[in-house]
Amino acid sequence: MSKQQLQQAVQEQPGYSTWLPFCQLLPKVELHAHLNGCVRASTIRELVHSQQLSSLSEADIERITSTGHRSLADCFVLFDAVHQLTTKHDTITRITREVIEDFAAEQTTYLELRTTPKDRPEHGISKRSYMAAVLAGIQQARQAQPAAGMLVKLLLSIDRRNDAAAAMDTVALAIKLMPAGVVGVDLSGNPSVGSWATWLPALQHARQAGLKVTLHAAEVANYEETHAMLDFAPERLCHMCVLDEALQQRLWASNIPVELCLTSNVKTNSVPGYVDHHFKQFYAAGHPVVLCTDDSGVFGTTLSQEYAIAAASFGLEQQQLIELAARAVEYCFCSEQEKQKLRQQVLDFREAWQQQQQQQQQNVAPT
Ligand SMILES: CNc1ncnc2c1ncn2[C@@H]1O[C@H](COP(=O)(O)O)[C@@H](O)[C@H]1O
Ligand SMILES: [Zn+2]
Repeated sequence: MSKQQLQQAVQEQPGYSTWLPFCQLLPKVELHAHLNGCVRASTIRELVHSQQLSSLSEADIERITSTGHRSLADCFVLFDAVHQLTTKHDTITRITREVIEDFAAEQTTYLELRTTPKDRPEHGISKRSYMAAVLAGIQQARQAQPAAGMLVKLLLSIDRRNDAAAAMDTVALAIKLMPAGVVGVDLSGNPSVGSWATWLPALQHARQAGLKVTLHAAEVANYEETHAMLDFAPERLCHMCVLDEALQQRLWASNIPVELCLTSNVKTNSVPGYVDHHFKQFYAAGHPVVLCTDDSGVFGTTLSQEYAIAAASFGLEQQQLIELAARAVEYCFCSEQEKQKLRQQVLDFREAWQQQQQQQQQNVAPT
């Protein structure tokens, strides 16, 4: 995080900075990170200069690398600009490795990275070769610390711009790549585009093949679609920002875990501010939630930062943050055996933390 970003975060949440060191040590799972939204600003600058993209002006570059507030519509223009830079297999491999390294550097024990396989014949890229490049990046990251100990799984995203055939093709690829670590599919992209009926057959096919499904839902008001998504009953949902009373009741009755991305929602103005975020309501109702980053590059955040902001905004204690991290493990799409290892990592942390608390109490207790 740059000094300017840090100052902004501290200003927005006065208690935030005191929480960050604890949150950086906490073993966390990241379940909602879009590959091309997580590209480092330094890498974007380097790619712009090395590719000499005349179509991108300095103002465009500034816009891409700035992490301030922007409308959701602007975000999708921005993603297309980032996609202009990630047009080589080597680059796709590189950004995958870097994103994994960045998460691993802040005690992320498990990363479910999602990306949209792309057919880009003008650049010699097919959906299959795109995914081969992503897998090469995962392989590279595994070979060195700090990422060597982190478990990485993949979700393939269906873009809402996709037609039924393209969605089905992505699912076919996801099925083929299950042995390589693909555990599910995601529906994402501009929430104002497309209609649910288009992707439903592909999502049903994914489910039949044993893939898990997570859906970007209610990022903007679309009650009819959100009801249809709840009818489908995916294993997880993302965002759920704009619900009416009926949807809220249905969601809570469903007990479907929701991936919540505080900074993403605040910076796209999907919610008015951190303290107003529906995390508070969901958490108070005991609904399963998991804190995630969404697009760490585009929104200038980290997973530790999201936990710290949640602590500062909603008055969570350290014990509650550990609990939040522990429960998140239960919503991962990996195997039970893999979850067992992740649970143990949180338990070990809790034990060390409890010992430290006891020592502190002994030190202040009168003799
Ligand atoms: C901010 N909220 C959001 N809402 C919906 N979709 C989003 C998103 N943030 C990212 N994406 C989806 O992820 C793609 C970039 O990563 P990949 O090219 O797949 O690696 C975007 O083009 C969009 O489809
Ligand atoms: Zn997302």
